[in-house]
Amino acid sequence: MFGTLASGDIETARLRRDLRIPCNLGFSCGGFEDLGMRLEGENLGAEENREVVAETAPFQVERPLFQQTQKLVVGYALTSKKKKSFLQPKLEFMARRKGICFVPIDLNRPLSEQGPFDVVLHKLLGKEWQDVIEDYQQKHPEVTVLDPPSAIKRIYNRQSMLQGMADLNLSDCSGSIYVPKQLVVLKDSASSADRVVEAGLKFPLVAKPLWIDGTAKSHQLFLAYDKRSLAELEPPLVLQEFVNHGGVMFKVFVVGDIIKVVRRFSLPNVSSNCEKAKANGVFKFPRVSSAAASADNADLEPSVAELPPKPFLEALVKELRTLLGLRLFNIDMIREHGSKNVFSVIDINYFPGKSLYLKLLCSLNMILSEKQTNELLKIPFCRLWKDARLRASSCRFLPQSGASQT
Ligand SMILES: O=P(O)(O)O[C@H]1[C@H](O)[C@@H](OP(=O)(O)O)[C@H](OP(=O)(O)O)[C@@H](OP(=O)(O)O)[C@H]1O
Ligand SMILES: Nc1ncnc2c1ncn2[C@@H]1O[C@H](COP(=O)(O)OP(=O)(O)O)[C@@H](O)[C@H]1O
Repeated sequence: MFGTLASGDIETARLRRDLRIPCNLGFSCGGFEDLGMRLEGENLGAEENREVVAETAPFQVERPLFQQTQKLVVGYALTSKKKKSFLQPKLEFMARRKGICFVPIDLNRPLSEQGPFDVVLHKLLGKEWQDVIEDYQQKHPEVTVLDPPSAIKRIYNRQSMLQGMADLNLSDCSGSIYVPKQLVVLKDSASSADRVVEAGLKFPLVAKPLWIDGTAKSHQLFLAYDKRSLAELEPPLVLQEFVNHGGVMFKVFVVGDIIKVVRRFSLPNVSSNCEKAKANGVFKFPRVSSAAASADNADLEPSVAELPPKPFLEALVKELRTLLGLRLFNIDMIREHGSKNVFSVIDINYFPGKSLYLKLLCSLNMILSEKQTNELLKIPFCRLWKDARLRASSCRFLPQSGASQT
């Protein structure tokens, strides 16, 4: 009996190996856990292309027990902006080659009547969608929803977004993380001046809309230099201490276990802007750190440009994934000017920017692999055994026929 089970285990392990599937197959969180932490630096375009070419290989393996090609069906519900930037023909083509098929979700029909989906990928705004997806997730726990709506909701509010950061376990790491001091103003900005003083916040302050709702207005930020200027701001908002950081910020993209960090230009240290801003009361500033503001190839002072240490980022991301319950996000962080590795997290975004998309495909690839393995593991044991014997006999490991199983 023991011998029989061991043979089955060996066979299963062999199948996994043939399919290039990792052994630790936790299925609960949708397949991101077994990728192994990988961290990548800049020069992303070319690197992404190289990586995707390499990633297509696992789909060309032989599947001796599995004649039918498995597909991963990804239902998507995205804003039109996101759909346009994400579902590029090149990405769809690569996905198809990997056996991943993207299917649009019809928002006018009940979600449970659509599919079946293996994964639901979504970035849509509004309470109505949140209720739909929450209800769907409860009824279909077998579907991987990227990401859970409650987790996304948390980072669409700039107050709850950064809560819990102070408790992250980063004691053994080569860097430290802070959140700039901040205060929430729900109404009456003028009277917030006293609260700012009481809370010990130092000017200048960055004023950010409390809610991030995908609109340009929710990304309209201001610098407020004195108490008087606070009256000009429109609540609800968050007032956050400005941290000098030498004009460079780090965007840390996360897809499951994959980490990618890039440099972007940011606001310069405040001393150089001070007089101009004061003259205007508040200084309304544009989106300074967008994708177009890459600083990856800029000639920068090393103390400013040096990327955060890898072990630090790995530990931070691990902790944040648990804290936030998200798999697709990015962290915006800045290095306190003059410090070695003291960082502030200033923003977290859900399912951001283009540089994540091909990585996401690789992770969907892993979910597909897991799906295949789980299907294989469902195959009755007697069938596995029969197949193992057939192959073993052809390799002369076992007698051709008539041998007992015990
Ligand atoms: O806030 P910052 O740090 O600038 O990050 C932004 C936001 O996450 C945007 O999402 P939203 O506008 O929903 O808040 C996102 O747009 P999409 O997710 O719609 O693409 C941008 O991606 P890119 O547009 O790819 O840069 C990303 O760079
Ligand atoms: N506390 C801060 N100290 C210094 N600069 C900041 C701070 N908060 C934001 N910034 C600057 O403003 C930019 C946008 O801020 P962010 O919080 O990411 O808003 P958004 O989500 O609208 O992009 C950052 O990239 C950075 O340049």
